[in-house]
Amino acid sequence: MPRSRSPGPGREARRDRERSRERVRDRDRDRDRETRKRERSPAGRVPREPSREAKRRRSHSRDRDRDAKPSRVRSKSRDRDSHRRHESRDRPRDPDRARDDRREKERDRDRDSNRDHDRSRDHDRDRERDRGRDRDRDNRSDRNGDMHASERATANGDARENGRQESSGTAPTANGRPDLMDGHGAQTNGAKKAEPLSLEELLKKRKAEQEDLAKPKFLTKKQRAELAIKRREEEVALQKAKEDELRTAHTVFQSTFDKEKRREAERKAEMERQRRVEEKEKDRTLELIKQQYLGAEKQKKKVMRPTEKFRFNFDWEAAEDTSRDLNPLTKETTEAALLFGRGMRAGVDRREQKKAAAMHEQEILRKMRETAGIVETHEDRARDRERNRLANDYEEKDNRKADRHWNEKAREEMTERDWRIFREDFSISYKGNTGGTLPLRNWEEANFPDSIMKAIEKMKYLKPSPIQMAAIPLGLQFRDVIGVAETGSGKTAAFVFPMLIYIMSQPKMTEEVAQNGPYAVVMAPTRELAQQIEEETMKLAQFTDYRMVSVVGGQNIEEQGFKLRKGCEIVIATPGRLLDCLEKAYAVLNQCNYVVLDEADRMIDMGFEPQVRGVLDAMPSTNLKPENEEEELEKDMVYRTTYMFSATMPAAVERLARKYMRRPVVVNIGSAGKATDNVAQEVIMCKDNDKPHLLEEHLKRVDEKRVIVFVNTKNHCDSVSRQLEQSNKHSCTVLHGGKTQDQREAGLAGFKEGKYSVLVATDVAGRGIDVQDVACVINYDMPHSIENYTHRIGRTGRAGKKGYAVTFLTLSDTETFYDLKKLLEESNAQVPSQLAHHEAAKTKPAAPGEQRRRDQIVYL
Ligand SMILES: Nc1ncnc2c1ncn2[C@@H]1O[C@H](COP(=O)(O)OP(=O)(O)OP(=O)(O)O)[C@@H](O)[C@H]1O
Repeated sequence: MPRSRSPGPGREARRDRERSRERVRDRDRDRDRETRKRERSPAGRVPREPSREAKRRRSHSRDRDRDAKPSRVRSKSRDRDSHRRHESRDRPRDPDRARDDRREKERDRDRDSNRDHDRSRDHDRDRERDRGRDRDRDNRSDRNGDMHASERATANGDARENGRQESSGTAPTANGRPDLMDGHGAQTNGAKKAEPLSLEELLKKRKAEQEDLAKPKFLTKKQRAELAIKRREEEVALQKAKEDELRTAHTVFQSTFDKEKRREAERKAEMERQRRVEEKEKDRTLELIKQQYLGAEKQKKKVMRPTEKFRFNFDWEAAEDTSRDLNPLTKETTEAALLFGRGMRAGVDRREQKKAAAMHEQEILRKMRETAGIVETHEDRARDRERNRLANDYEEKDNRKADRHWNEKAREEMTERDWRIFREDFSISYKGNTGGTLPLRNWEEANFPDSIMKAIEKMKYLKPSPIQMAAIPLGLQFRDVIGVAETGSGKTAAFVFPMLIYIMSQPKMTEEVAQNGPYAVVMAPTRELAQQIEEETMKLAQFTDYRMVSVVGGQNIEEQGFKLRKGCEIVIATPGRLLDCLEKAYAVLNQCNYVVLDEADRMIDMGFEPQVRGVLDAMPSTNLKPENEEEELEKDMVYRTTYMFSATMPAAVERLARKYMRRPVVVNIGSAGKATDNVAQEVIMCKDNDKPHLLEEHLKRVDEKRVIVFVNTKNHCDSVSRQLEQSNKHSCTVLHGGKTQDQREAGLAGFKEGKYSVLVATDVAGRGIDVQDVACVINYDMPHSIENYTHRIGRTGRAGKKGYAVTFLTLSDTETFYDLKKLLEESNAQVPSQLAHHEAAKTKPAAPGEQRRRDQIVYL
């Protein structure tokens, strides 16, 4: 919008404006004076709205008064007033006093009016000075041309504009709009309206403001210090916030980095392990192929020379030397002469010997002194006496120690020699680093909690069996153990007790915890054995509230799944059915850190290796202990403990052990694969058609006692049982894989309860089945492997009792002749001459590959 310019910007017009401004000021001043007079005269005081100018001036003077120091005169008069007010309030009114007061007031008023005069004179002087300054400015602007006069007026702001309007005779109308009274005014109302600032003016205004801001501002020292402190505080806060942010970012980064690093290390270790296993497998396969095509390398027979054969072998250890050669007194013992044969130990009077030795020693000492010219003093004699006393004490103590059996010693007193004798007494041997773990000598040394001790008492287990003595302490240390012990030696309890202790260290199995599955899994090759382990575990854990579920084939899988979902601490299963449950998501093993493979070799024999591997692979692999033996185990981490137990450990087990076990300790009781000494063995060479008659004869011999008759096939099993039933002399039941699960369970239960005296079974009942007081085992058919023979005859002579086993051997069983002959010889049993001299019994049948490996008894 184009700006209207003021018309005729001449000097005349400015002077007029100046004059009218002057007039307004004079008028205001008169009005003020009038007002003040009226305020001073009490009668004529009328409350009046002060004019705008007056208000402005008053507020100005008030500000000045506040800023400036209050004048001494004004403050004095104020003090006087307040003093007077107080006095008048406090005192009664007295006429003289009132007169004095009046006079005093008049004097004050005169003083105030003088002061006002002075002030108005000051104002006039100021005004005169302003006017002179305006005039100079006008002259300057005249010289520069009057073109920008109106612009300047607008730039100076609206307030100034208003003032000018007033001074140029423009009075506000009722509607608030100014009326034009200017003589020069050819303008309309609209032209005189306050117009918005132009862009240039705005820019100018902003520039002026910026310049104002840019001008240095004076600050006091205190303000500067405060500002500096404030600025510093802000800087510090900012710095701290930045540092915090950095630290948080770093922590987050570090933890992610650490996690990644750990995962990477685990992955690498796993890959390395896989690679090594694969490499070894490859080497082994290659070796086998070589053997198959090039023939196995024959082991050279070591020929022992007669000198070597009869040379006395001093394979003692220094600690085993029980003589006291280091004792100088016994070193120089004098010969037994006097009083020989007085009924002392070995005909030697030890006291006489000692006396003679002491006298001899004294004599030698005396002679030595004499030759050296030393005179024996009283102190020397006392010293000798003391030395003799100490020597006697030492000897007495030493004798006491050496005389005692390990049985009479406290655990702390047991020496390495005692432990060695102890291990020999129970045929305990270890392979692998036990880490200094010592066996148990009695239940008290196990430090079991009450719940377990009560069960032990109730089961009447007076002392631990050798496998329990050796394996339980290792289990309590959560070491991986391969336990090989004869049949019926209590292997079940050897793995159940440490398992219960492990479960006790875990959180209670709530519904929420149960979502991650059981804490421990026991796998067994047959349903009957799994159920028997369940029963045994229930008995041993009867004083705890742990739940066990058996997951075996032949039963409703949904029902088993339901029981698993309800939660249990221990699952006892056959590998096939457990894998089924895992695949169908009836079970999970996310927190299973305790695994037992009972009769591990049999599981592999029966072809369950893939299922066993499947189940083991379903457990978290992160809980496996590190392969490297030197690597430290983390304290807070729960590692997987793997137990493998059997009476026999063929080579096939080695593969499984290598993959899933870490630094296992092999505990052997007796020699691996050896039949128990509690069973008297008899082998009868016969023909197939002699067998029924022989069976009848032997059953007659054992009378009504329990007997298990083992045969090799299901059909044969049924025919033998039919034969026995026809004779009507024996109550008989059958157990083989062709029967339904219910029939199997009913048959075995009937045999255990004594309903049947004869159980005719295949190898299904060959392992682990524990029936009290089986008097005899009859091998109607010789099994195909020596391990099965050992396990079969182990159904009798259990838990320290005596048993009897008889085997009907025919000439078609040559595959086992060699092993059987060896086993009979080892057990000091009679070997029939036909077997002893048979060709097949002289050399081990060399079968290549798997068969041969399986037959080997290996020590890991
Ligand atoms: N310390 C003990 N004292 C007395 N009896 C025991 C002891 N430990 C276990 N038994 C009993 O010995 C019997 C055989 O135990 P178990 O079945 O555990 O032997 P095993 O070694 O597993 O036999 P197998 O090799 O045939 O499976 C059981 O009846 C069991 O109750």
